[in-house]
Amino acid sequence: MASQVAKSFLKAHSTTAKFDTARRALSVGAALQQRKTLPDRTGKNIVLVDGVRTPFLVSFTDYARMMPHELARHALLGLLQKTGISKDIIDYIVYGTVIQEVKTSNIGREAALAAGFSDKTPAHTVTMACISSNQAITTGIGMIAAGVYDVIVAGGVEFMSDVPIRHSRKMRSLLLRVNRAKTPAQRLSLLATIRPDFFAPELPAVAEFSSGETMGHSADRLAAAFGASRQEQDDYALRSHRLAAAAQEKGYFTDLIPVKVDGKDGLVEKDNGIRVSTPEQLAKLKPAFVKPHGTITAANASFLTDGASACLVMTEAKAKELGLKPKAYLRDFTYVAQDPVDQLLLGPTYGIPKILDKAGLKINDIDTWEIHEAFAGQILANLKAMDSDWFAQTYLGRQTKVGTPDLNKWNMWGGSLSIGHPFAATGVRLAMHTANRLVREDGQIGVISACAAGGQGVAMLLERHPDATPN
Ligand SMILES: CC(=O)SCCNC(=O)CCNC(=O)[C@H](O)C(C)(C)COP(=O)(O)OP(=O)(O)OC[C@H]1O[C@@H](n2cnc3c(N)ncnc32)[C@H](O)[C@@H]1OP(=O)(O)O
Repeated sequence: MASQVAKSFLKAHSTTAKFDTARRALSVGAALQQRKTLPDRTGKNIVLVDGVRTPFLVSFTDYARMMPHELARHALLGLLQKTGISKDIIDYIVYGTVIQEVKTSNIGREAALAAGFSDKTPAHTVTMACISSNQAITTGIGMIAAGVYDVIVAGGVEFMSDVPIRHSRKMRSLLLRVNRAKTPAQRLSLLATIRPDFFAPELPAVAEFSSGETMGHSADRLAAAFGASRQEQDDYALRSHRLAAAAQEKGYFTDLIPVKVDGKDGLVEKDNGIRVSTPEQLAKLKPAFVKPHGTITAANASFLTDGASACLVMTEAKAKELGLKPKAYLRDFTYVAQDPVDQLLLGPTYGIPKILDKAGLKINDIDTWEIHEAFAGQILANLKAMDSDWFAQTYLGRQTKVGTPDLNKWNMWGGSLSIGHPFAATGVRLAMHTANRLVREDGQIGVISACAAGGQGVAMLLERHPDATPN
């Protein structure tokens, strides 16, 4: 089907419109836009008070010897320190993780206990691949909307420096049977059946279970299907790194909290994956997944990352009562799901029109876009799909295309390609960059969207709060 998509798409777009042309045209429209405010759907005016994240580090660097719940603990403590609230005010903690450390399967609870929260504060862990902390936030919204709780902490952690590696199925089966054996003789005879191939470990892959395909391989097929060239992907990746480097330099990443790592001097204070290369250096890199002709490389893919995040969500009334100045209203959200084989990473194309239509908004009404960059090719495929009448009619049930967002408002502080992508922590990073950008860029409405393994995706609408500050 991928090749059918590719053929049909390329037929419908024999001359692919250059993004710059669309960008220029749309920014004129954007300048004319009227400010809109969004209705409260819950009756609670749920607000994002503030949020934090540990610096996102390339795996196997400074966090490598930690455990994931320790990193999550730093995020929880950093949130308390930043917001100045007492632990006792928090009713419930929802925390995301994707690749679970088996010893801390409910990592939200372990991180909360390690951070010194009361043992009376319940916590649970959610998993929805790369949108796990979006899911943590929206689970919290649901609890508040249902009137069960007033104050929620949501976040996520991912730790790719240490992932569970399993024995082979044969070895696991044997060891479990040895464990159940009743006599030493039974144990010995079972152990005598071990063969060399039992020792081959099962390494986890960043891959779809249903198709067996890695995310990178699937993204490469998607980029090819939408005609996203290697040059376009490298240009987009370079843009991401340049914008992130500029934002880092200007001190815009005020969601960062410093982390003290045992055995290391000083504090970890900055993301360490931002790397502005030259186009020539990027062009030299070999394909990382589809070899030898693929277009995805180490530089135009998000890299394996360690990091944790946490944010504070509550009713506006509670924030006022506590004297807090929220950053944004969490106005709405939607989840989408599609074919995990050929449309694995197209979540934004499905989620963005759905949430805009629901709110009666047009693409030009949006002041900030924070869209998860799994791969440059995936971003370009989504932009091309949104700019295609053919795709809209064939797959989205719409008469006309979604349109091209103004790229001058798109991931202006970089994205997952440059800042990093600790899977379950990214959603809160997107939310905080949205909230903080809305203030710095004097905007009103921000859209977050992300794709996720399983062919799923999320879109969220945030609105700047009148009390918001960017720090
Ligand atoms: C919904 C979702 O989010 S799906 C996405 C889920 N995430 C993923 O699937 C993760 C995808 N990424 C990966 O698996 C890995 O990062 C890979 C396979 C792409 C690359 O891994 P590695 O090969 O270990 O990367 P590594 O850091 O060694 O880089 C390889 C080379 O590229 C170079 N490189 C990497 N980034 C850059 C850059 N920005 N500029 C220039 N060169 C670069 C490195 O220096 C290295 O060069 P060398 O071989 O001469 O030393």
